[in-house]
Amino acid sequence: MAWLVLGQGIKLVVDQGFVAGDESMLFNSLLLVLVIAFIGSIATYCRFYLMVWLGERVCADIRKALFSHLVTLSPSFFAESRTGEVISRFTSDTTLLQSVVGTGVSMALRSFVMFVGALVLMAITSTTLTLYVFIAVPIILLPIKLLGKKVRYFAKVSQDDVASMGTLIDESLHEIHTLQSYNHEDQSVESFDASAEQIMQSASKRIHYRALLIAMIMFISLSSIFIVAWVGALDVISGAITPGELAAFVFYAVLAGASIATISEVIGDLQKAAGASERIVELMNTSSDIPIGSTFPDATLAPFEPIEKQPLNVNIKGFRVNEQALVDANKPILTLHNIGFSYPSVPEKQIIHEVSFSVMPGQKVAIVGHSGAGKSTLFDLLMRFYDIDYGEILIGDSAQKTISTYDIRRQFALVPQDAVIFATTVLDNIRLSNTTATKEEVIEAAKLAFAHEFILDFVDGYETQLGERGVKLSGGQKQRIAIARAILAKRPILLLDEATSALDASSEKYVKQALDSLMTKTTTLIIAHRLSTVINADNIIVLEKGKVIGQGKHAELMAASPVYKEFVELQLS
Ligand SMILES: Nc1ncnc2c1ncn2[C@@H]1O[C@H](COP(=O)(O)OP(=O)(O)OP(=O)(O)O)[C@@H](O)[C@H]1O
Repeated sequence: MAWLVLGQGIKLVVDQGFVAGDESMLFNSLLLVLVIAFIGSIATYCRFYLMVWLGERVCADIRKALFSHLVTLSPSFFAESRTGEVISRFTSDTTLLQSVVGTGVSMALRSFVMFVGALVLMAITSTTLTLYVFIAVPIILLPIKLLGKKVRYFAKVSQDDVASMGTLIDESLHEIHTLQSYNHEDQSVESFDASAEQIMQSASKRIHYRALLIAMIMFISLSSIFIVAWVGALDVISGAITPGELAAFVFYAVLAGASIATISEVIGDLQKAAGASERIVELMNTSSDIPIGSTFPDATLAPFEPIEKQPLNVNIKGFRVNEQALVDANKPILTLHNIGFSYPSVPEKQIIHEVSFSVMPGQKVAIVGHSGAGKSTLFDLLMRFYDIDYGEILIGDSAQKTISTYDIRRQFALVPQDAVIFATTVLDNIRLSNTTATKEEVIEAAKLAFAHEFILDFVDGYETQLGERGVKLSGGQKQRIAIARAILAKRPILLLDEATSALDASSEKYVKQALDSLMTKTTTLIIAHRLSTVINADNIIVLEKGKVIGQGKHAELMAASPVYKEFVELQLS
């Protein structure tokens, strides 16, 4: 509004100072114009600050919403989408929205007020001249309509290309070890260059259409202003309007023209942002194929206690179902009844066929079978990362499908084959499974996992930063951290995927001791690769192509199952 008032100042300067030759009036007008400019600048500061702040806020809120949605999605979503692409939604797409809200909308708002104000003041100054301007407006809007669509389309294409590049960077840098060991750097650089050029190509198309849009609008609006100024100059000569009025009118016409140009540019930006938000919304609307489940929809089922009330020392005989009842030591803690499963991405390939077995509280059950037999898949099914196609899984007496995923998962402590370490301190890595644990409890768990000694050897002890993916640890150390994590979780059922990677004899000894100390406390299901693990198991399940082809103790299976016998002989040899 201050800039609009400036037009009136100009009128005063021209008519009463300049044309009338009044010096003191000229000076007063200058003062007035300076004050208006000062007010306008302060207003600009406020507008800029508030709008850019708002842009950042919107961006932060979208990122927060997106992340909290993503962590609820099931593994099948991540199996099908590429992480780099998802990361690009966070970075480039939200940044685009941020700049549109922060800068674009702010400029559009200013331009809109200016445009309307300028039109009103133009009409007051000269109605006829304003009518001429009105004829020009639809001509300006035409290219916006025609070219805007193209801009939007190519904006989406180039954002997609940026996302693919994100995937490429993510994969290459995470797996840099493998790439370098096979001297694959040049090929990686080649694919990256191709990806960067692809972005450049789609961007140039977008830029071309946008540049064309801006140029056309500029040409049409400037030509209109010149024509109107010419008509106005004729009016001044004929005495219909004063020179000051013409000056103010041209000033307003330029303001209005510039505002329209800005608005059209922002519309281009908005179209680009629409592409980005479409992709964000798409991601937000992906729902997990595993319902998180409200806790205990069926009131007749004995509810598990809320986690705060869960006693830290879980009874090895089973887990608490509610305050009154511990699971009966004579009843299975886990029952798989005739289950079948195929991955949602490959529904035609059945991975698990009619598997049935049960696990008693405190038992140590080993699962053996060839690579690809479906052992890890069974673990995923127990924790309900996927839903089974048929059959039933019972946890205690409750059907797995009737329990919330939160409650299912807090019955299990998983030690995966490849221990996962996060880029944080040793303390936080262990505490991941039980965030309320004290440092003393963490140390106790680390001692039980035979990790305490090597942790103390680090300069910063438990506060040592482990680096991305635990690059600062050896294989055996990583495993012991993962075991300490599982001990600290104090969960009733331990799922253990025995590492196949060879550790040196002393590491192996430590890891084995750590595992033994963990297994005595809980019910354990272990995917076994070593004879020493299976020999003492209470029950051994032999899995072959997703089917249970034998179960029993070591001696029974040696006599009854050729596959098991082969496993044992391989171990012995
Ligand atoms: N996300 C997935 N989507 C589709 N198929 C999968 C997926 N994960 C595993 N599979 C397939 O399921 C089968 C069983 O895999 P699983 O990982 O359970 O085997 P495993 O017995 O644990 O093998 P290993 O001992 O080598 O780890 C394999 O044929 C594998 O190709």
